[in-house]
Amino acid sequence: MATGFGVRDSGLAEAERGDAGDAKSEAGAGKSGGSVVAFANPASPVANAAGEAVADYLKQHESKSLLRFITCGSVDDGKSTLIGRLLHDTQRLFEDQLAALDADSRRHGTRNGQIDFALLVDGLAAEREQGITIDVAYRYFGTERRKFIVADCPGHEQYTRNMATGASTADLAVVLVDARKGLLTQTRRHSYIVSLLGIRHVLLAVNKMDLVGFDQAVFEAIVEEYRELAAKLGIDHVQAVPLSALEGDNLTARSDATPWYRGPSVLEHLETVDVARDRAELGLRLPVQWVNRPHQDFRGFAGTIAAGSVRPGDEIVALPSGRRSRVQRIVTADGDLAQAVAGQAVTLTLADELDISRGDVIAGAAQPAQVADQFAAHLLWMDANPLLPGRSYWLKIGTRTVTASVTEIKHKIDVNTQAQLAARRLELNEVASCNIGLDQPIAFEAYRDNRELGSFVLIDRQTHATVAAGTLDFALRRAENIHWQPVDVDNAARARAKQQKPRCVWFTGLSGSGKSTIANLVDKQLHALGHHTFILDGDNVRHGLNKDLGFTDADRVENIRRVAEVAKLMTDAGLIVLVSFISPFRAERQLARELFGADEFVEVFVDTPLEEAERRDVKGLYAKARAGKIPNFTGIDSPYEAPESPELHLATLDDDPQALAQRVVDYLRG
Ligand SMILES: Nc1ncnc2c1ncn2[C@@H]1O[C@H](COP(=O)(O)OS(=O)(=O)O)[C@@H](OP(=O)(O)O)[C@H]1O
Ligand SMILES: Nc1ncnc2c1ncn2[C@@H]1O[C@H](COP(=O)(O)OP(=O)(O)O)[C@@H](O)[C@H]1O
Repeated sequence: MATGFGVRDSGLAEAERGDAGDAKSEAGAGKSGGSVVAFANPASPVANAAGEAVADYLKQHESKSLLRFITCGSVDDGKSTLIGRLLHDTQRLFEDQLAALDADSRRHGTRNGQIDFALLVDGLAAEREQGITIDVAYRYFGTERRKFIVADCPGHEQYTRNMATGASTADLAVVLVDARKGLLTQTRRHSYIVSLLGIRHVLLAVNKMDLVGFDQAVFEAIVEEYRELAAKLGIDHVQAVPLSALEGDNLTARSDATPWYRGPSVLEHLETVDVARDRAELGLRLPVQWVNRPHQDFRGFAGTIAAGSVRPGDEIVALPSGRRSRVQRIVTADGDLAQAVAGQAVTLTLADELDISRGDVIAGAAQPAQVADQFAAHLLWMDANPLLPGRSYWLKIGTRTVTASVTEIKHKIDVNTQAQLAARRLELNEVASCNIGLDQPIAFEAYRDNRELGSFVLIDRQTHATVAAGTLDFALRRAENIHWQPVDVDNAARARAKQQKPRCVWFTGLSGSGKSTIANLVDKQLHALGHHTFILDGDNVRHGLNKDLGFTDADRVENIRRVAEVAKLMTDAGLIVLVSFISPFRAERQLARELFGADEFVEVFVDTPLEEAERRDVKGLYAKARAGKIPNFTGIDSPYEAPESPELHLATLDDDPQALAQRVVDYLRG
């Protein structure tokens, strides 16, 4: 399970996270296509051969450490040339690709018949044109000392999301700067995202030094400015290298052109930099991927150790339940282990029968992870539809999926300047500091301490698209301090006293569709029959409880959230509540539904075509909206998402209000 910030839409990350020596899974990812490129276009027949070759290659190099890094910068900065040359100079290019490259270079006549390394990388552009989605291209190469996976992310502003995807598993970022231009807005943006994603090592490649005469002063001025930026962003380790990627100066070996420079070449630094995080110090963290129960006598909890280490006999605590036990065995396909450490996939058996399921975390009892359901977090929004606070999404963290909503956008962050800006919603590629609330507690770790247990994605519940990636900053303590107050007269007792089944009858439809008219008739009939009812009408509630809300999408989400909560209180009091709000979004109607018991919520779609509602125009609002005097009017310039499977579908063109109301009453009393 991939757990990095936003990595889940990349096929590679799924396979390659954490298991540095697992040649098979890396190669498998190379073959799987999607956004993964291992030397060759994955859609071509060459790709399979490439995948197998990568497998062979990685197998040979299994014992070496793996460095994952990301390159930030644009083609103009020389990024493509840098990567192309690294691949070439480390001689991990495939012969056929090299031959094709040679032919391409001749055909394009670039670089005086020499190989144009940028073509290696720019080949991806063609793949994009063929409709193959490549957000991030992963390439593999290796030297005698190390093997590498480089995530190459497009540099343009709209690609923030892709960069986050590539950076999620990287330990180091190569930030390219053109020596003639110095730090640009883009450099600041990339560095900010790098820091947001917890990358602590930057190789600042000051490229095109040949064009400034390998001038030491130019290099040093840029380095000084960058160090200031890095310090502000909390990037601890910066190694600056004066470079000419085109000519190869200081790329794989130190160059005579910069006698004043005593540091390593780019490749030397990549080969030797120590990026190990002190994961073992954290204590054991094993997010349970599945419970292995082949027969009565064996019950094992399988997953990849995210942090720390474990030995038989260790005391553990299952989270979020807090139940304790001891490790009995560490089972693997190759036999039992005396110890397992972060990155290893294992199955633990325990001394006691604990009720642990997928999504739980087994932690060392001495240093357990925290458990909470309210967080301060950073979010990177990755969807074309904006984030609306209050809307409920699925939040996937480690192996657990829960329901979550952003309770507050504290501020959004300008990724170019890091300025904090007020915001009520978040658009594609925007980053914000938020508060998030979950429907149940989870085990977690702050992202700066543990990327696996501190990063999550948000998933749209209707479309199932990944809409955001996030990092947990810290827990908000609210959950621990607010408890449910027990009451002696329970809901069932109240319902019995009123001799009715409490319900929430939810009328939804366009303005002027007939919600109020029908709800009113239903109310009258039920009342006459001795029922205890109450009407919550949009127009009315907006005069009081919701008078601070307008008609933007975000305000409508909050409007419905509040009225759903009020309706819930009323059914708890034993009433039949008739809610009559446009409630244009499926997501919020679903949220409302989930507050109630299975047959307590009755969705009534008051179905009137827009033309008819507009013809009726009871309040003259459609005419005003058409005249541009009411912005965000439902059906005109604000969407209405019709229910897909309401309990009742009332077509107002087919029947009169009285007959439709009767159908509702019959349903409720049936
Ligand atoms: N921009 C815009 N769009 C839609 N409706 C508007 C707007 N501005 C004012 N009104 C009036 O507000 C009533 C809808 O409020 P609701 O609270 O039901 O709307 S929503 O559920 O939050 O979408 C709605 O009442 P009904 O006609 O009873 O539906 C309108 O009278
Ligand atoms: N079959 C029908 N059902 C409901 N209302 C109807 C029907 N036919 C005509 N109408 C008229 O349509 C209008 C609906 O307005 P209203 O109930 O205020 O709608 P909403 O509350 O959805 O904005 C009323 O004037 C009502 O008399």
